[in-house]
Amino acid sequence: MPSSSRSAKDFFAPLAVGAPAPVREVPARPSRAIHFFDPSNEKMAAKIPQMVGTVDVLLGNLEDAVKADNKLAAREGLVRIGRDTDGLGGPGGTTQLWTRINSLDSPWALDDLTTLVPAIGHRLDVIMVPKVQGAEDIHYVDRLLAQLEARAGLERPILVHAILETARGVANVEEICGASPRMQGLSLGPADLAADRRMKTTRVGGGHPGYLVRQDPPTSADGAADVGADRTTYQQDLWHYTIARMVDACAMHGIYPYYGPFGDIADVVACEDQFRNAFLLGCVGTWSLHPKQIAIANKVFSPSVEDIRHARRVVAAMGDGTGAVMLDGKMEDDASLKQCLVLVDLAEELAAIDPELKKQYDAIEEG
Ligand SMILES: CC(C)(COP(=O)(O)OP(=O)(O)OC[C@H]1O[C@@H](n2cnc3c(N)ncnc32)[C@H](O)[C@@H]1OP(=O)(O)O)[C@@H](O)C(=O)NCCC(=O)NCCSC(=O)C[C@](C)(O)C(=O)O
Ligand SMILES: [Mg+2]
Repeated sequence: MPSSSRSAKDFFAPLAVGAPAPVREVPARPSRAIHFFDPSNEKMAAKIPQMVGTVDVLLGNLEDAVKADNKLAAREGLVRIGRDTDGLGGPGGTTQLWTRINSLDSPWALDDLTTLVPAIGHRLDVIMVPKVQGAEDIHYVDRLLAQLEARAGLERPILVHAILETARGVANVEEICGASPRMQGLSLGPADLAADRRMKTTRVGGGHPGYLVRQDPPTSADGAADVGADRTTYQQDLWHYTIARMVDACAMHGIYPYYGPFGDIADVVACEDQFRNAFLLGCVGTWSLHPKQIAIANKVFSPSVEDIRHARRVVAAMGDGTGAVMLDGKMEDDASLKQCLVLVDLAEELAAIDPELKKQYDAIEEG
């Protein structure tokens, strides 16, 4: 039962006469990297046509990181890119086209939607809404999009993705995910969320050396603890709780969780670690802020050849999928098979759009 004020029978009804029918299931399109660009930045915008086919999603960002003076230029730049770039967005696009509109309380959000939907709505796959606080924000966008889609004669609904970047948004995460059949997924907004929660960090995503646990102190023969001794510390993940909540809320509603931005562009190693934590916990992708983060995201969010080799062996060994077998000294059963099928299915989806990956998965020997 969707956590919405609409009854179950109305949940999938279009919200405006003439609007396209809402989707019953969110398509599982690969979206390992959602690559952000500022459409008002001419150097960045010039690179977009050649990036089509090299990244799963290109996202024209209109919100934070675009100067207030450039908001109009960014919106117009995105319209031009959406109109003129071959292979970008829409059902036949090789790379999806997303946008992040300005926040709903800003002076720009309404014009973002009323401009983009008629101009490039047929190309826009997903609209990311920042700073979503609760289901009411999704309901507002949902109805407005239906009206604009009806007027533009669009044949397919534009999906909506919410960024969790306020404490209220996190507290309402389940109702946000279930607020509309348009909901495609969630991303973490670690910088705004940290500020809203009054966390004491100053970074965009990633860990903090002060957030740690320390090994117990050694004790002397008389049992006294030597708290001054050298002890190993282990840095902890500040984002574990939020990502885990997002993953559960998304899985419950059949939509997709994503990590978000990693602002230390130079630290490609920690970036990969943070992305991998999210992948292992259940996220399907992340953001890329700089071209060099695309390769990191594509690598991390594609199952490794070793994982697929193992997963296929378990599937083969399990025969009809029931019971328990021993493989390499480990017990495999109905539930470990299900985990392996998650990986095998993901590999198939990715191989369908990534020829290099397909080659690697095809080369895996049986047995
Ligand atoms: C980090 C920056 C300033 C470094 O920009 P740079 O120019 O210093 O980097 P560079 O290494 O010198 O750039 C090399 C080349 O790549 C180009 N380039 C560089 N970046 C891109 C790009 N993204 N897409 C396409 N091209 C790009 C750049 O123009 C340059 O071209 P050139 O060789 O012709 O001179 C720059 O990469 C950038 O502005 N990235 C996007 C930042 C962004 O979108 N931030 C908002 C998302 S994070 C967020 O909002 C938080 C959140 C969720 O809301 C919350 O946690 O609360
Ligand atoms: Mg933000």
